[in-house]
Amino acid sequence: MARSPLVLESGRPLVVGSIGNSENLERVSPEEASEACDLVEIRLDLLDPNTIGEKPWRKFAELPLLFTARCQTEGGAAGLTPDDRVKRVLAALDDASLVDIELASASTMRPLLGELEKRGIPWVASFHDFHGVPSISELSARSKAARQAGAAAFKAAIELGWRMEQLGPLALFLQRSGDYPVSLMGMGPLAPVSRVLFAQVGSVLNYGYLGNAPTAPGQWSALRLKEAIESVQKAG
Ligand SMILES: O=C1C[C@@](O)(C(=O)O)C[C@@H](O)[C@@H]1O
Repeated sequence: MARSPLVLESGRPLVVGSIGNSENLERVSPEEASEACDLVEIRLDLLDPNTIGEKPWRKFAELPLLFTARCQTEGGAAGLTPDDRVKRVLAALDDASLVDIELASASTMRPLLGELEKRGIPWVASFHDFHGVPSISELSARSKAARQAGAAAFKAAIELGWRMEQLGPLALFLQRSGDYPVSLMGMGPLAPVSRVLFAQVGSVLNYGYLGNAPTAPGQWSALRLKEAIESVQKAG
């Protein structure tokens, strides 16, 4: 399968349709995915391992594919060793336009990063906080570390709870991130509103789900998120 090219550009919001189980991977049609999103995320950690060898994502050949084998401490499936996660990603690399690796796993995953570099596949360095909101200086430091590690973008998903006062500073952080692509999203009750706001001020990868299973608390369906982002863009 030829890989679809993917351009990550600061201020150009793309909608990611995330698939978080084998049933949805089977059920979602390529047409449905193309209508709902700009690229598809396959959560390799959440798939039935017996289906991975069949590469069932190949039906989405028209769209760029992002592969993620998330570690448990950042919201991934339980019981996968780093080796298991690397094996799952390697099984998908021929089809990958982008790979997600937690910034915190970058040193353990050095050989995988080398393989990505050899094949010219970009990666996004991710960070998830399910318990609170990191300070802006902490986020800036992580974004800088992602860039230094060679990631094409930095992505942070943060449990906002009802901390409405955090929306402004986080939006400003994004707006000031300059030419390095940054992706930011809230989780929890403020997830929907944060995702539209952050896309509006430049978040590059904006996640919603395909099928019927959100892959993060408060996530919109990809189609609704895409429509909402388009509506605010039209409103200027
Ligand atoms: O890291 C992310 C972002 C996410 O956690 C979200 O908040 O939408 C969903 C995950 O599937 C993805 O890998």
